[in-house]
Amino acid sequence: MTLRRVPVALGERSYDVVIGPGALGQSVERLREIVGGGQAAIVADDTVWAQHGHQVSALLAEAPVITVPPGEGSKSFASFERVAEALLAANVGRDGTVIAFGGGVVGDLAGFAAATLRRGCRFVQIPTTLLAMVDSSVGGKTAINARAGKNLVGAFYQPALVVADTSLLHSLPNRELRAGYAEILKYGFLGNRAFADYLETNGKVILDQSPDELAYAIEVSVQEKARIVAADEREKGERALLNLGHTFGHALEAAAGYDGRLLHGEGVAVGMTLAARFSADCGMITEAEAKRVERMIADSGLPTRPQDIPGLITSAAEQRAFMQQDKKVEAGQLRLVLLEAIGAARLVRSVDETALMAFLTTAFSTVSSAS
Ligand SMILES: NC(=O)c1ccc[n+]([C@@H]2O[C@H](COP(=O)([O-])OP(=O)(O)OC[C@H]3O[C@@H](n4cnc5c(N)ncnc54)[C@H](O)[C@@H]3O)[C@@H](O)[C@H]2O)c1
Ligand SMILES: O=C(O)C(=O)C[C@@H](O)[C@H](O)[C@H](O)COP(=O)(O)O
Ligand SMILES: [Zn+2]
Repeated sequence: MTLRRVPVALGERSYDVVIGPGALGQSVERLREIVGGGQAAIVADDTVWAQHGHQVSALLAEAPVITVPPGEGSKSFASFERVAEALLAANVGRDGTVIAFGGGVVGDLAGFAAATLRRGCRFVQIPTTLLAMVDSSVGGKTAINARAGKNLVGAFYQPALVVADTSLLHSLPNRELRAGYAEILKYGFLGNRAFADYLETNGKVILDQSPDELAYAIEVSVQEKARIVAADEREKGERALLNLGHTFGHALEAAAGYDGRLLHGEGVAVGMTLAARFSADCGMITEAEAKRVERMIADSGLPTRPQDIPGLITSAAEQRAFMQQDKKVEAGQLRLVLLEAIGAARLVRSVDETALMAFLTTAFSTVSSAS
């Protein structure tokens, strides 16, 4: 299968996202060109390195490897310190290259390390999860989590190349695949109704990793993201739409404690359902469209309700407090991405606080008692 290539047009910081089976092997020249004469180092999670590390070390034999434990817990100050110290110990200079090899956790962590190491060195993303291929490796958001919430310490820092080798996905657990699919659904819901229709028909074959449909879904997702990022790199406007479901989702992740009970994509799935239902409550979207969003998410095997999250104990008030940490808050005012229709999201600047609290109170009323 020929590789697909999506450019991210950002002037002198433009780069390509190369997609398809065998993309890694076919990117060796470009990789070596980026690394040049500088010192490269690979940041990977233990699981990914154990299963696929040989494929990267075959291309970059000289590069030391820094591994971190798998899971959201590695997007922490402690991991950041360990990775940054290891990169410095490996003599990665400003002309050096940090290569993230893993899912979104490793990409966000290694990207933040690359952004800050000697105030910025080169950075390459080799995503190994579906989520990282369609979303986190593209667009330059890098971050670690803080006690107050998700991604609260980070930087915008673009990679020089993204290599999405879909053959790496064969070992990805199904639950992780579905979590990535949630972000694919997001692109349909937020701005591409025809893509949402396509996903409604082809979701099952995509999740079965049928090569053509999978590569197409990744390509369209990356095209959607690249278009928005090129227009609004630093989220002054349109980029906020990529946050559909995330204000609710991040608050759920914070309440769940980043311990693996709720994956990011699952939080986004519940968050998008809540966003659609709240949009209907506000009269922005029809009940039928909101129900279709919920059905598409549920049909993909993703959770749609806070009650679907095992052992979650939280309240409307706690959720509202976590939502206030959202980076879209402006002058203390919460802004939410809501839906006018499938394929038409809008950033709502003046959220009706009474309606929101009533909505959260209903949505979370049985959370700690439901199974
Ligand atoms: N920067 C962004 O724009 C952006 C966008 C979306 C999500 N994110 C962030 O991404 C993170 C979630 O990323 P994720 O869903 O990739 O999770 P992840 O990085 O935790 O990876 C998921 C799990 O899959 C394993 N794994 C990875 N690749 C594998 C493979 N090929 N085979 C077998 N196992 C494999 C990992 O070891 C891990 O246990 C969250 O922290 C989220 O906030 C960032
Ligand atoms: O790239 C973006 O912009 C996104 O919002 C993509 C999201 O899927 C991603 O989870 C992102 O990390 C969330 O950003 P945040 O600014 O809400 O932390
Ligand atoms: Zn996300």
